[in-house]
Amino acid sequence: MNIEFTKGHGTGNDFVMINDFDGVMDLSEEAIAQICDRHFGIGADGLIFVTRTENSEVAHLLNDEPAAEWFMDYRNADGSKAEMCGNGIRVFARYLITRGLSEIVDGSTLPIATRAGIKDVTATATGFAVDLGRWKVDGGEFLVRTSGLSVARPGLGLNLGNPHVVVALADMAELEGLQLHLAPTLEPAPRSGANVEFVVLDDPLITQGVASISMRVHERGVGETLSCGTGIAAAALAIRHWADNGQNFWRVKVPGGEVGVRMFPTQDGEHVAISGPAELTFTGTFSL
Ligand SMILES: N[C@@H](CCC[C@H](N)C(=O)O)C(=O)O
Repeated sequence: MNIEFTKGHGTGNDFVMINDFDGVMDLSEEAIAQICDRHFGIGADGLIFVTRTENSEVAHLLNDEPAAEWFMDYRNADGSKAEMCGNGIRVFARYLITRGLSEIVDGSTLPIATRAGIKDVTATATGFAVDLGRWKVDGGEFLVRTSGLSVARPGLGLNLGNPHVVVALADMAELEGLQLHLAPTLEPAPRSGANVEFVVLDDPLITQGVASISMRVHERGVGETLSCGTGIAAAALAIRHWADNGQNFWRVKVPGGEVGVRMFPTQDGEHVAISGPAELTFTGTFSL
């Protein structure tokens, strides 16, 4: 069977996208892992099936938002399912619009269904902004050990639809010295695993009202990636939590670029949004 795909990325976090409008494509975890393998496959941090929400496991979300026509069926590079992907959803929006499957007219919002609920995407001058919705501290504090750090460090658990643990480091030398191809270990071990972000405050921390931090990440089901959108939001939220400084505008520098973070009040509690680029790079065909 020949399968067409499109490759895209958001700040270097890259994805293979495959049309599965009817939700019938039944690729095993092994097949997905092979497609995402950078030596034996196409190579990507994740695979996204483009599926009509009505034909998906989250069809019930249409009761709340009938306009959420498309479901981002996100899989990590090891084939496991994930609830949400902050970079992936911007690339997904770019794909839908480029292919004429959807549109964002004059500042309107494009609702996209995910396993973490409906997420609203808007167009910006340089890409897309995504309202990740409500967030929460999740699991409290963890002890984090990772190659390149001699002693365990405390990490804060946060849920952005998917699980994260954020660790603050002293300086860039510590951040650059991490060997994140090896998975950090967490104590206690979260039941469903977690993405682990390591962050350093930039100097000066705040310029023109925007606070700046640098981050590297080890993603659950993937390994080190050049960027993680939900992790970027988690990083800014964790630093604000520790600093207790009410800072609501952030710029997060990752190896693949920069992503903005904004926290804002809504009727159903505080939301967090990210904004950044999303690009399609090439298309092709493969057979399994
Ligand atoms: N890269 C993503 C997160 C993808 C899912 C993650 N690895 C998980 O298992 O939760 C992002 O940009 O948010």
